[in-house]
Amino acid sequence: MDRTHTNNNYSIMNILEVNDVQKTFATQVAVDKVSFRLDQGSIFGLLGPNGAGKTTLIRMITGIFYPDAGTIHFEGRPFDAANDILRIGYMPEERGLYKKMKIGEQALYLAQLKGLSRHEATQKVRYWFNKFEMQNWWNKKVEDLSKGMSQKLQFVTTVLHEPRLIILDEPFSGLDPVNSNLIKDEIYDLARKGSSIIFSTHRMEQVEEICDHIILMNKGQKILDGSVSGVKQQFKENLFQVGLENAEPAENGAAPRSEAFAVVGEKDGQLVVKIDPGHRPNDVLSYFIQRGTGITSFMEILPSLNDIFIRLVEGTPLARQFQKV
Ligand SMILES: Nc1ncnc2c1ncn2[C@@H]1O[C@H](COP(=O)(O)OP(=O)(O)OP(=O)(O)O)[C@@H](O)[C@H]1O
Repeated sequence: MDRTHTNNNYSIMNILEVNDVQKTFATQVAVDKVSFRLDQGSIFGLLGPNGAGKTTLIRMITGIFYPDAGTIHFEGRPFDAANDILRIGYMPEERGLYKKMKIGEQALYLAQLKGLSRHEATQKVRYWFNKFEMQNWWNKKVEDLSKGMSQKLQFVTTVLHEPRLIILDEPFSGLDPVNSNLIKDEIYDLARKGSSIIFSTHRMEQVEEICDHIILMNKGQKILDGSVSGVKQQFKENLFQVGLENAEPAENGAAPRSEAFAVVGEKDGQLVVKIDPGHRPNDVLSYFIQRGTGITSFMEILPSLNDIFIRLVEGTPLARQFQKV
């Protein structure tokens, strides 16, 4: 267990440690010896196609299922569902609100289930309803809310007891851009205050923007684990985007030719070049400088998580990757 010494208190850095967990349903291995660690304050992306095993993994972390094998440690101790669940907030994909119950009463009830007194619950619910401009909803029923509104309510009931671990399954589905940003800002804020967040989604661009660390699952197995920037570096393909002063970058109508690089496409009116092994970005710059061509910009193109995902999960041929840059 990693610990750091701050202000005479030990704070646990490694909030969750999952080791070789496994779950099988009949003959279907849903989660196959998956391990990962989650640091305090981290926003962690759990990715994978349909049926990859994400929900099963989350259900083991939240004590809904016992693993068939492997261990889960929460805050440095073996996970104890009965006690630790009060320190976890889980917003599942199938939302679990009572349709006929009034919204204010429901939020109070759920907060008390998470261990808050009636007084604390009232304070927290009022604080969050105020913050999210939901004050007028108090006496409405869930069935009277739009999808986006019930999504906001679900988020509030997941986080208002200030859990140390927050698990959000597709938290932005059904939200308009304004409300998505509202929730996004709260996710950053909760992480800044020390909560750790597991964020499960199929939306790669959201993961790229929000998460600092990801794991990718496929067919029950973990096939990728790392920081977002580290994973992008791992899968980069020596592609660079070159802006040239001359609107017609080709020499005499032909694409530039060099031993150091090949032109593999165009993006935003600029050349996309792939540098050959053994050569450096400087070789590309030298090529154009020697020919008197002004360079207006030079930027490395890193693969998006979506590109990496497709490459790993569906085995898309490399040629198609280049078409997409
Ligand atoms: N209760 C269950 N009984 C039998 N099989 C199950 C059960 N839960 C999950 N599975 C199977 O385990 C595998 C993993 O399912 P899981 O729901 O964990 O995937 P997922 O990554 O969450 O998928 P999705 O993105 O579609 O929600 C699937 O093959 C699924 O059919």
